[in-house]
Amino acid sequence: MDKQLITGLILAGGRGSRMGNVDKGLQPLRGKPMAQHAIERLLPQVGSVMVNANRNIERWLELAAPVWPDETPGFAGPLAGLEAGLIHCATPWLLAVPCDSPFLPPDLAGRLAAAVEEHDADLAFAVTQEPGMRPQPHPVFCLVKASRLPVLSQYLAEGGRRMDGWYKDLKAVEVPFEDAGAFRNINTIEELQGYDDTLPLSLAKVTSCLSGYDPDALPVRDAQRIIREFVQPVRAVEKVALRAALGRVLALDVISPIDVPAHDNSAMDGFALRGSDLRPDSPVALRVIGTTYAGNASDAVPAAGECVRIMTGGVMPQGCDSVVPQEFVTQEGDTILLPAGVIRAGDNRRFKGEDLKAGSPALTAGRVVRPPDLGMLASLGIAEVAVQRRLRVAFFSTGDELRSVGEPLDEGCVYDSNRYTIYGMLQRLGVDVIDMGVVRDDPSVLEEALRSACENADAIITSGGVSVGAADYTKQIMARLGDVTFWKIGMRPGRPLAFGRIHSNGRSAFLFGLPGNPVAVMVSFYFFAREALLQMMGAQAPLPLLRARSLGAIRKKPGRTEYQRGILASGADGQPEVRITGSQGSGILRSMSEANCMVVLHDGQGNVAPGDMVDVLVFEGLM
Ligand SMILES: Nc1nc2c(c(=O)[nH]1)N[C@H]1C(S)=C(S)[C@@H](COP(=O)(O)OP(=O)(O)OC[C@H]3O[C@@H](n4cnc5c(N)ncnc54)[C@H](O)[C@@H]3O)O[C@H]1N2
Ligand code: MOO
Ligand SMILES: [Mg+2]
Repeated sequence: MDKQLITGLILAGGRGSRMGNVDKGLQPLRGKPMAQHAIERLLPQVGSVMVNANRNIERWLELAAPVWPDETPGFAGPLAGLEAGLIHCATPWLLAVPCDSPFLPPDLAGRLAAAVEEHDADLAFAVTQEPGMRPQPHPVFCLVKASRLPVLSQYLAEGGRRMDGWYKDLKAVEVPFEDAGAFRNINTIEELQGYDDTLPLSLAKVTSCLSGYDPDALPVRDAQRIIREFVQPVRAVEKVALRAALGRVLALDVISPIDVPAHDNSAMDGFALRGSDLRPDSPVALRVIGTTYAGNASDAVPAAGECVRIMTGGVMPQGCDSVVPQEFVTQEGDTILLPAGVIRAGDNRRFKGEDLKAGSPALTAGRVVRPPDLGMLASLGIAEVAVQRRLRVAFFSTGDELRSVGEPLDEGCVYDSNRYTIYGMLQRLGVDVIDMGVVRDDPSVLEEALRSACENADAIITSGGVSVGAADYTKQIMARLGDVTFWKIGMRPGRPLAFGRIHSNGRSAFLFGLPGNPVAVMVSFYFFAREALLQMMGAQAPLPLLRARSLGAIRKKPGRTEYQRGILASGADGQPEVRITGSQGSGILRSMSEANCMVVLHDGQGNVAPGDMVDVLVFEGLM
């Protein structure tokens, strides 16, 4: 049969309920929508390919055209899709395949067509048989005579829905295929990810490399390591004007186009001279033959016994290698007198290219641009800089007890403070924030919020609901939407943490479900989310810890990391000294406000005695 007689049909009209009600065929697999794989396998086998879809028509049109929704209403299953295809089929034959079969056989059309011709049939479909198993029919992979549409419409109108139920009065043939794997279909996000070898690792893979991994007693450094290995940078670059680059992450190395400075020049206001004229133990008299200002090279070329008056930054005259500051000499008429020993040959000269040589990297990719970098880029004459696009981070608080600022505080409720601390911490990182407000403890509202966050942001930060409370639906919903794990970390505060990546409608986002307690949320942000967000931004900015002497005793249990809020100051001997702010409860936000640092007491560490040295994370510059 000539393939031009066959129209291919991708059946993509389902609800995707086992994938969380997403448009299944649009979910990414190996870097493209899953259905694209089926389309690419089908296209060489048929004259053209069309799609049956009931949602996201615009996105489907990017993959194939035309796109036809069901005619029979109410998501009536693949048969309704087949009907829509037959209604619009302009060729005598239609070959249907499901959108979630990325491995379909390359000779599917050929073999089904040969069978209908051989048996003069109305329809042919594939069957496979694995050793020791019963034959497995695949009626969704079927070649149908387009003129048999009325039979199908009749069956649907009578309420029939079985894929293999409508053709009992037609001539149908089964066509055996050897490779059962080619008919695999993908039903869940986990299956999808399992097939995706281009995907960054799954959490299970990452954690399997960790010896003694226990999600219920995870050391801080292991959690940090898992996050580091799992998170991927967002690769998108934009060019911005120099000033707008402040705080942004450089996407490319900046190579100096010029030598800085561009000429040998003077570091002093004084007189440029030839070092060979200097005498170690007697004064020297030199005749001044000209003047050089900065930015204004003189063409005076001093001979032996001569010099040139020069300003700071002035280009060194030819033959001169030293500058004597003007305050060291006495001048009479056009002659200066230089006492013995005030300078040595080579003094006070700046070399061409001593700051930067042309062709050498001035700044490297991944650097967060700071004020001196702006200046340096300007010194190279660079007006535009390639930076990573801003990271988009969506955040919301969960909990029915939360009221937003401006609302009355009902009995038993608290004001939502986490959204404000999270907002502040995100702003300081220079990301674009999407504040999604307070989300109620209601599964469908939570799911909707997570999906919307996922579709609009690179990362999501939530607070609350990650411990074990009865109304904490957050964990179930998060787990359903992707690859998310729930940890109890060996730390205080900030013990519970959800981490992973969720998916919705072909988009994905990294998720940090931070604990609800107001201090815990900040500690988990700084020690887990911050580095990951920077990594996503393509930046390197590890947290520097300082050593300080503890003024008082601190009680500490070995076996977990503790973060105590502290006040760092200079001791009587000028050395840094830290004392703990009062109460350290993880609900006491005041302890964070009062503090200017956090004392980090590591896993193995026990009680701290007065005078012991401890690690400290300084807030200044961080917050
Ligand atoms: N039986 C157990 N109970 C708790 C455990 C545990 O392991 N077993 N862990 C405790 C720890 S540690 C923390 S931290 C909290 C974390 O709880 P959730 O993440 O589930 O958070 P919630 O229950 O929603 O809230 C806890 C607490 O924080 C207040 N909160 C929440 N969100 C906000 C906000 N946006 N602004 C201000 N305050 C907020 C909330 O009202 C609660 O008081 O669980 C412990 N329990
Ligand atoms: O995370 Mo919780 O008590 O450690 O605040
Ligand atoms: Mg809770």
